[in-house]
Amino acid sequence: MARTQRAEGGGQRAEALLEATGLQVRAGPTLAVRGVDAEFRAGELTAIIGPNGAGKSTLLRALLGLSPLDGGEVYLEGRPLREWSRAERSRRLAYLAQSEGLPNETRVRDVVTLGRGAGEWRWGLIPARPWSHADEDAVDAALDRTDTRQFEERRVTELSGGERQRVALARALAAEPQMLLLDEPTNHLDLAYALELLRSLRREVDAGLGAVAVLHDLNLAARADRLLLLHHGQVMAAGTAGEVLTPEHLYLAYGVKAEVIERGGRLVVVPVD
Ligand SMILES: Nc1ncnc2c1ncn2[C@@H]1O[C@H](COP(=O)(O)OP(=O)(O)OP(=O)(O)O)[C@@H](O)[C@H]1O
Repeated sequence: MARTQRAEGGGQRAEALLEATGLQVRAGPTLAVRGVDAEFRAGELTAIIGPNGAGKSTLLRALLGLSPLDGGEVYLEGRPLREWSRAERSRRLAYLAQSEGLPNETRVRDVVTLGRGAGEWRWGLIPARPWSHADEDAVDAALDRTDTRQFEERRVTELSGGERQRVALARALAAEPQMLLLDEPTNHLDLAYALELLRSLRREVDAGLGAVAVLHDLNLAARADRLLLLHHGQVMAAGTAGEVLTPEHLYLAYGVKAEVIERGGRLVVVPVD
């Protein structure tokens, strides 16, 4: 059953594409996500931040429908996620997992091709549905948008860590999802690659994609449109960088004294401990 649309009466922000209400999720014996309410929209980049063990990855997996819920609900386009078929879900939501495993001996172009029709492939590269020009175009566009076409003929083993991450992003984008959920996508990337990844994401978000990224680097997270600060499985703060990245929140969540300064129109977190 569809949920009643709430943003009536001139609300400027678009309706949430993905929404969690009262979400509770176990990870092993631990209640890792405790009563989380959150909304994620098309055309917005949301950063999920918080200390180690705060529940960020558990929340992300629950938003993708990959973990059973202990309570609450996740809605996709206003309808409970559990009512969507796996194929319908994977056409709308793409996931870039932590240390994304790519098939090592596979050509980059073929890896990106795998992003088309996730869950609809049989016997490796034989799609379970007819392959179309639209599929080919989506692969080309994903290679171009991530600047990976230059090595489309190379195998994954012949790429650096940063290049692999771009290929993983291309594979996710090839699915033409409405929302992309990324778990620590800048892990293991040097500063230049990390910024490049954020810039690629920004371009996609400006073109209408919704993106939710778990980020540890608060100065990268400050570039997001909205931030969600988790602590002990609960939302400690949610909103813009200015609303979330305050010395008080950082001290309460991380136990670190920090100054938050503005540089070039962006907030920068500087630990002063
Ligand atoms: N498979 C598991 N079995 C038992 N406990 C788990 C399991 N996975 C996670 N947990 C616990 O659940 C809590 C949340 O873990 P989660 O990985 O979601 O946190 P996180 O914020 O993503 O952490 P990090 O920043 O360290 O990646 C932690 O206390 C963790 O120890």
